Amino acid sequence: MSLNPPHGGVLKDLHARDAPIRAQLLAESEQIPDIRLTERQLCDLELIMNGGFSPLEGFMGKEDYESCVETLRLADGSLFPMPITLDVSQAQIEALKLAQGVRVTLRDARDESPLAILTVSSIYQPNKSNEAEKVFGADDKAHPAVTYLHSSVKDFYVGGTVQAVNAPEHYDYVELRYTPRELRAYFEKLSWNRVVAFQTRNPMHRAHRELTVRAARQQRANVLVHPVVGLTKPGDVDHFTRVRVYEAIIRTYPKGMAALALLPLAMRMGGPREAVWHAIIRKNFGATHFIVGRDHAGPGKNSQGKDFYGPYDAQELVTQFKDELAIEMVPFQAMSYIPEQDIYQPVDEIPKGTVTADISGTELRRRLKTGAPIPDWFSYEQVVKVLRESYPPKASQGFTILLSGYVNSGANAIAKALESQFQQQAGRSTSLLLGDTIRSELSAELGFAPEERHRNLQRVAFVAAELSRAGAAVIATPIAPYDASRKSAKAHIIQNGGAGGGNFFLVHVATPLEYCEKTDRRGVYARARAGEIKGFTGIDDKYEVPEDADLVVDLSKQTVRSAAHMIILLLESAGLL
Ligand SMILES: Nc1ncnc2c1ncn2[C@@H]1O[C@H](COP(=O)(O)OS(=O)(=O)O)[C@@H](OP(=O)(O)O)[C@H]1O
Repeated sequence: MSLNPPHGGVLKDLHARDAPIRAQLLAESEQIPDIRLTERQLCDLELIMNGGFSPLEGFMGKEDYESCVETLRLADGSLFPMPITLDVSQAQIEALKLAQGVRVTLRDARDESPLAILTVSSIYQPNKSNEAEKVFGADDKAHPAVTYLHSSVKDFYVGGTVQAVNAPEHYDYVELRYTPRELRAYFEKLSWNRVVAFQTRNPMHRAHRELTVRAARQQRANVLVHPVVGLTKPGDVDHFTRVRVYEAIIRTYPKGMAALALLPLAMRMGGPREAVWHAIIRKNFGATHFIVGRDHAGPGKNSQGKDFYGPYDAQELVTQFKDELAIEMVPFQAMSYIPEQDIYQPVDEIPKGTVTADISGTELRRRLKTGAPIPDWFSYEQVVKVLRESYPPKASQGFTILLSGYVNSGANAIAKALESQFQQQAGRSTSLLLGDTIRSELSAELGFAPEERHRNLQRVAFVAAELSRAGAAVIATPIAPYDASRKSAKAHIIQNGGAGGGNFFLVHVATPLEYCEKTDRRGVYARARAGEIKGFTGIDDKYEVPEDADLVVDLSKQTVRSAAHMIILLLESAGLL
């Protein structure tokens, strides 16, 4: 028996097909108008060109699109359940003079390199709500692909075949990225003619390893771990971390049983339709079997709080197209651990009343956050090590403390006291972003108009987020007088200041203005009163008292030491110290 033939019988390897005229295509690509691809379009094009989406040879034209949306088939009747479309705006159509027969270069937006030439066959306006209803089951923005459709996809689709010029460049895990042709050759070299493929977008633990080994045993097959490294569900563990996990787990299989290859797919989280699409893709990569588990490619809950798809809808739809798919589905129920026997079993095979153990995704994240142990029955030491490196426990995460208050409020003194205290503890580096340092080193050209103060604080936030993501303790002391500016700085730091969300604390140094002014030995308040400094905070410019401070300190009532200590206690209670 030889490997599974591709969907439609022929592997549409456009690179091989177009190699003889590549030089000519490359020259032409520099002469004609171009479209710079979005991340999703780039993923789609890569798989169109290498044959992962066989029998497609380009982006869907109007007829194929409508047929796919309504019937899960291309216009010629072949099964292909997911619309693969190239969206453009009205402005692009006009600027590029797009029309039937026009040729355009599709470029990689990351490095401008020409990837393909598209010959336009049709330009059409999709009914996005209909596409959402039919393809994803509901026009509901709780579905990530529906949100994407309505907010990122441009208004028109351009269909047409493509000719391959270059494959997109990758600089990460190059050795693990196989095209269908390469993977087929690899299977042939190893004489693997029964291969069960496993799709995943999550880190793998013992249950996944047990499940795939069981599938291999059942089917007398080898295992292809084929994770998605293109676009997955927003909020997923990044693919850099996941691939390190897969590399660790692949070593736990009996030697020669399993292989790892990365798939640059842009997932849609389309449940049942997506499962059929995944099966077609794996068939194109040479697999003979495909595991479909519980809630395959599920997007989670809809806006009514219900699951978009039933847990086994995907298995049912794949079964429905069994004959045409010609890749055998290996259906799987969720696996549970039975402590008494130290084994994993599919839940439907576990007798009622048996004691089982599970660790949910939420519980796993909690344990990573707190550094609580993750038992050996759940995962492997090497896998846990990788996850802990990417999601360090609170005690080794970076954080930012923003001390906001009037000039001469004592924020700088508190910041320096904190710096000394942090430096006593090994492990974290400390960065002090004093208001005047920022002004002289980063914002020398900015004055004190509201917009300039805003920009100054956003620069502080940018630097603080970069530093805290790298694990530093950051203490920043700009006046930061405006609420909206503080809020956007906070949002930026939470979003960018660490893998699981950055740690941010706003401390209001609420030393009263009169006290700040009275103790001002440099005479800045006097100059502001005399009108020598205009728009001075507290004199003739506002200070908006934070309603959302995590802590309030006041140096007219307490010492620097006590204020610093309150901050230390705050950090300690957040698990950071
Ligand atoms: N108009 C006006 N308002 C407030 N402060 C002024 C102003 N003009 C100059 N300064 C001096 O600039 C320092 C405060 O700058 P900040 O960057 O912290 O202010 S802000 O957060 O952008 O509002 C602070 O200096 P230092 O006390 O040396 O840090 C102020 O004295």
